[in-house]
Amino acid sequence: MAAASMIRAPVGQNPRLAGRGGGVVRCSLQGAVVGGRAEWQSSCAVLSSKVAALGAHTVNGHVAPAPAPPQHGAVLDLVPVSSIDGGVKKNLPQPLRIADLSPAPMHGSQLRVAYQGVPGAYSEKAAGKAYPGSDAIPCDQFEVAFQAVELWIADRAVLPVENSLGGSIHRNYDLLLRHRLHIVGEVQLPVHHCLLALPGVRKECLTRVVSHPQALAQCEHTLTAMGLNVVREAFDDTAGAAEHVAANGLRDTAAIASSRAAELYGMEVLADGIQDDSGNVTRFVMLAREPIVPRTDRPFKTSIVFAHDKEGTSVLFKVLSAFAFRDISLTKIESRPHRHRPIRLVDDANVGTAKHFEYMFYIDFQASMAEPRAQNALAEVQEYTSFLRVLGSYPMDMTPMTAGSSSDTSPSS
Ligand SMILES: O=C(O)C(=O)C[C@]1(C(=O)O)C=C[C@@H](O)C=C1
Repeated sequence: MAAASMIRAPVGQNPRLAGRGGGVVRCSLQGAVVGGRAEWQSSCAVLSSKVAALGAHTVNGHVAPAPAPPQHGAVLDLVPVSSIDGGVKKNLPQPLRIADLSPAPMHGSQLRVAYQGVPGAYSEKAAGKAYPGSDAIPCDQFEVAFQAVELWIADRAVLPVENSLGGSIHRNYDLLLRHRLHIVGEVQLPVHHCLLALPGVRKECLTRVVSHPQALAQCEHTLTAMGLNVVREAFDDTAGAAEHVAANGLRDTAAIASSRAAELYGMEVLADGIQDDSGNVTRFVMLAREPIVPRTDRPFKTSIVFAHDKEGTSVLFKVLSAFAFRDISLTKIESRPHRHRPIRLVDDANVGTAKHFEYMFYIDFQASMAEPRAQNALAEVQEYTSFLRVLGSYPMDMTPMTAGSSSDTSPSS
């Protein structure tokens, strides 16, 4: 991130606590789902008997107890943003920082949904689509949004995982593994970018464009085609970039953000719809402390992550065939470096030592864990892998993909 990045969270405090049902659970897959909710939670939490080394949520070698909803504690201080000259709306809630993550008091019945960014960010809109009528809680980092849910400050988090142009948001894949939250739903949001500048600024005056790296990537060709010979600079979120331009009165800088950000921060729209593809869509996942009970009465998706330590035995092929033989479609496969063992050294007497990279594999497949074919596929996958965790089994977002359909409601969990 550039120096102008909005991250303000002090590093160090990391009150990791395992969510209820998020501990290390030894269980067999077969038949695990047909029982009650408690059984499902156990089977969904962690499936591998070899996972302990990967779990960050341990205290003295034991799984940390599930945090109870706090009764007392510091009130979450949603301080209004200090007033900014130049037409910026006042009293916007400030992003949550790590320092704010002390236990929250019990709150009313309104669902509180954490997202990364400031008001006007696409993630805020996704939170509203996932949970209409909820309170959106801005957080300054993805990590903070995870912790806000773990510490009962928020009830859910809505975080981006992939974009149709920019690809995967790797940070959130890594965080899904490090934390014990469950995926309980997904929302797909059409992302319609605007080029924003201070009132009166013309395109010819611009020397810099600031935005979230994904947004910059999604508009790369259009910016060039517009003849904008400008430096690109990364910010933590699109709306934060717009707020920065407005707050500092930068007349040589534009931001790529939503039209709502223009409205909130008193900016003008210089160009509308500057994403390289009109069908630009970001997929967000909804996270909760508890998994939902999988069903079969509507299309479900299941997300898993696994690793293997077997050498040269086509493990990935075998895993994929466990789904193919059962006619289960995969919708996504992603690999990330294995955090605890990124490299495997293989001695070779003739040519020295070979270094193999080790990966964690993330797969989304189109079936519910309530279906025997999904249970059987995972039982087979477990045989080939050294670590397997179900991140969640949840309803697919089936809302029609038309631009502007982002305010459609989807069933929330
Ligand atoms: O910066 C924002 O507004 C965000 O919500 C983040 C984010 C992302 O992480 O991909 C979300 C949707 C768009 O793809 C661009 C940025």
